[in-house]
Amino acid sequence: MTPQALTPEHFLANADHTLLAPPTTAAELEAFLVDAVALGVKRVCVSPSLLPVDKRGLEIVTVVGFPSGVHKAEVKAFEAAQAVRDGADEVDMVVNPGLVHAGDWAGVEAEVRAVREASSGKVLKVIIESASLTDEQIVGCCRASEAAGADFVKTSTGFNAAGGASVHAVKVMADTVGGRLGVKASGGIRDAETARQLWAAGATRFGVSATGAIVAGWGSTETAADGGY
Ligand SMILES: O=C[C@H](O)COP(=O)(O)O
Repeated sequence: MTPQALTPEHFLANADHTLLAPPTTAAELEAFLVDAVALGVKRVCVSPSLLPVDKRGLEIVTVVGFPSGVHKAEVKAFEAAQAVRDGADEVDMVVNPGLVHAGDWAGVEAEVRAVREASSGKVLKVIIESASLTDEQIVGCCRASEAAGADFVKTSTGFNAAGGASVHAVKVMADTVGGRLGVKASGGIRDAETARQLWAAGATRFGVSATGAIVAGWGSTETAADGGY
């Protein structure tokens, strides 16, 4: 099914406006939240140690096992439970790359299930770092995430040297689980044309830190390279 054309309003409605820089101060968080309300986004994604926050009508997304994913499943589950206690509405967990590269799909499913159980009733997204994976590994991650009860698969942390979201990876993810799970494109999205291409490829959510600049430049036709890195 061809997606509805992406307008600035759709983009803002489907964006997780993101601030995950490790040195973020309380003052920077406050300025970010003020900006988020002014921009008109519905959701913000911030580091778990910054929670709880004054929500001011926003939904709160946070991250677990971030950014490397090498944490034990029990640690990720604890982080997720704490995030929920701290008011998170959505949890974005990083999958263990060692399990993925070993093709241990039962292991991937088990850790996603552990976080799923710890974040019951909240939206769970699984970050797979698609830029560092083969298509077969992307498919394996998507299937394991679906089997474990995740709501979304998400391309990237935005902190991996391999890069961020690409049209190709989003297509593979959407072809595998689209229509049943959401697909969040994140990492390196810097302009409206890139967002449009990712949306056309099957993205249903964006993770972006450059939200304001993207909306301000919506009329421009310039494209940052596939993946934006
Ligand atoms: O999850 C979202 C990403 O960290 C955002 O990455 P970005 O800063 O490249 O937009």
